[in-house]
Amino acid sequence: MRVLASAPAKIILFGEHSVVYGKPAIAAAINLRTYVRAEFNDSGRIKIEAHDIKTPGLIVSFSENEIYFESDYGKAAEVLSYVRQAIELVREEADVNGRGITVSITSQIPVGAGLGSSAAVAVATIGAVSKLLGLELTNEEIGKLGHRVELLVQGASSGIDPTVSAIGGIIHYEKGKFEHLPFMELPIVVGYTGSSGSTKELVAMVRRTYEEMPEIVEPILASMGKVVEKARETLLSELEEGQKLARLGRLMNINHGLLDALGVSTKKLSELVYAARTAGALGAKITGAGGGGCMYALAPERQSEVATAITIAGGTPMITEISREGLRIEEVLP
Ligand SMILES: Nc1ncnc2c1ncn2[C@@H]1O[C@H](COP(=O)(O)OP(=O)(O)O)[C@@H](O)[C@H]1O
Ligand SMILES: C[C@@](O)(CCOP(=O)(O)O)CC(=O)O
Ligand SMILES: [Mg+2]
Repeated sequence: MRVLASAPAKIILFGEHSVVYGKPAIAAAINLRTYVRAEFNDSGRIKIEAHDIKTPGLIVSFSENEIYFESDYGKAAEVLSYVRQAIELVREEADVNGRGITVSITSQIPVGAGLGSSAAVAVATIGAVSKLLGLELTNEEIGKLGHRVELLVQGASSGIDPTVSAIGGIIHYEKGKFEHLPFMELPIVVGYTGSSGSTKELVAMVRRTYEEMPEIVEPILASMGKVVEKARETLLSELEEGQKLARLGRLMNINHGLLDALGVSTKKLSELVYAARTAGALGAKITGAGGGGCMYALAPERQSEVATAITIAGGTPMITEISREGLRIEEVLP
């Protein structure tokens, strides 16, 4: 039997980092996907083929406590830890051991770019392997297992990324609970700096600043939470579309400033943010952990101008759409 599953990337519209401290946040799934194929093999081992990780042709196998490198690349085991933890959690749930499984991954999502590649790879792996092992899990349950994977690998995770990747659409999320917000096509442009940031390290960096200066950092996080509540109110309001987007844009700019205050922006990210605003975007901010990676801009009727401005500023623009669908089982072959 062979199963192919896919899960989407996401944008954090508002509230990254503060969401780790229990404040609310809003995220949307987007139409870039990670595909995971799972099938049984006769070797009795778990074999992971990660085609997009920067160590080309890397194949790592492990069974029980042993890891087999079929090509020997330095950080391979660490890089594959989301996939490995995802497989192990499902095997625990299914209470099966012994049968070899091969997992093969291809992805459209840039890695370490704030678009939730870690959550998408965890969710798609859990989706494919659980189906292979005959477990009937809902997408919501798979999102919760994806959260456990992020917690195991990163040490800290709010769970918003695996949740939105599993269920799709636009969600408001707070302390493990989510609410779907009405679906709307947002005129967004994503700008990729070309460099990456590690979520684990950036979340730890914010934690250190918080512990050192709680009296300064706590009000910043609280303000971010208020920005999110204002954005939710705006999305749910009866305001006319143009006014709604203008308000959201202003809130994005405030949110970006607060993220900059936390120290997670970079020169390049801020250059792309200002280039987008100058080209007519209503708002622009980081998405995800920062330290490199991506920003996004809200640019009704100005998407191509903003994309050009991002290119001139040295970034790579991506005009993406919100994805209604989360985790998807693409095919099951006998
Ligand atoms: N296609 C993939 N195959 C295997 N692992 C992946 C893949 N995409 C992402 N990952 C894992 O996710 C990590 C990046 O996660 P993270 O630092 O949270 O950044 P982001 O989620 O913003 O991309 C990678 O280092 C790798 O461990
Ligand atoms: C910084 C954070 O809020 C989002 C991280 O997103 P990403 O891994 O950079 O795509 C962390 C979290 O919510 O767990
Ligand atoms: Mg991540």
